Amino acid sequence: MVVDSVFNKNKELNNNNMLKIENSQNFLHSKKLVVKLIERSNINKNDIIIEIGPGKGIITKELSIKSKKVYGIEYDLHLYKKLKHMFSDIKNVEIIYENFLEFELPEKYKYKIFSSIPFNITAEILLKITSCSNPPKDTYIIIQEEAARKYAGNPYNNECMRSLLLKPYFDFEIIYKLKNTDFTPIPKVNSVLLHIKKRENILINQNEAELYRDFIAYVFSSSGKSIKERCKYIFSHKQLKRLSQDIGFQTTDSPVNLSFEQWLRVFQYFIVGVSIDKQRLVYNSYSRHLNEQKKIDKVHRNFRS
Ligand SMILES: C[S@@+](CC[C@H](N)C(=O)[O-])C[C@H]1O[C@@H](n2cnc3c(N)ncnc32)[C@H](O)[C@@H]1O
Repeated sequence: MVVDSVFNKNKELNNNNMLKIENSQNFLHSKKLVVKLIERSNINKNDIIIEIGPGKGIITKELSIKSKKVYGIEYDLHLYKKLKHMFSDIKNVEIIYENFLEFELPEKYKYKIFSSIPFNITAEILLKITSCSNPPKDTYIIIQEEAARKYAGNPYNNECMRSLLLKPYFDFEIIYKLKNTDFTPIPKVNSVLLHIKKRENILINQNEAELYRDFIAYVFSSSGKSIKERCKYIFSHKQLKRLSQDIGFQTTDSPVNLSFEQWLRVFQYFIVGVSIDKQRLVYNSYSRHLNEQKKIDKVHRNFRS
């Protein structure tokens, strides 16, 4: 059986990850709240849902009533066995024992995600969901409020490189603020339900997507506090002054002070108003940023071990 071979393959990994998984288990305990949260979503009887970490099945059960099919991906062996038993008679629920980070997301059909995710792998989950070839139409995830604000950027927080890189493709909205007592055990951090909606019309032309990524990465990883300092090699003083007047910012602002819409307009000018030689300065900035990030992560890992 496919599930059994996956089961054996992951057994060893599961032991290694057991500690981390245990740390990431805060369970919802009110059916009423789960019903309310699903009602805030656009999930309906035509939808195929993937739930990351069904845990004790409280969300899974309600999703099975509200949707066509639910795939629950659970990586805790003990919980997986209980869930298998619990949903054995419910035809539209399939419980899969796998690390969600290794799970193959559907490529051919539309689906949605609804989940109270393990907080310790928030960044990895969001990277997977937003960078796969067929992202979910709608993602509803309960995550730490601080992380949700960072991803959603303006109007919840200042924009950051991450929010600006995602916003041409996704729209973010915090739709519910949970109470810490909604979970057992009670977490120390606040949680919210974040809706990540895949945009029907992407706001960047496909042939400009790479340049946009490099442009944003260049601005955010250049040295200096202000836009004026960070952009001095790609825009002339006159260009930047004009842009700031037209788009409504100060050249002394930090890059995080501009909204996504403002950065999009700056980028549109960068494409048409800046010479190719200057545009070349931003090339590969995103991959350089990722390499830097890897080095930092490695240092942190070595430091912790
Ligand atoms: C925050 S709990 C949520 C449980 C349940 N959905 C609820 O709301 O009560 C996170 C769940 O994700 C599971 N989990 C942790 N890491 C996972 C991974 N890499 N892949 C799939 N499930 C994982 C945990 O075992 C746990 O059941």
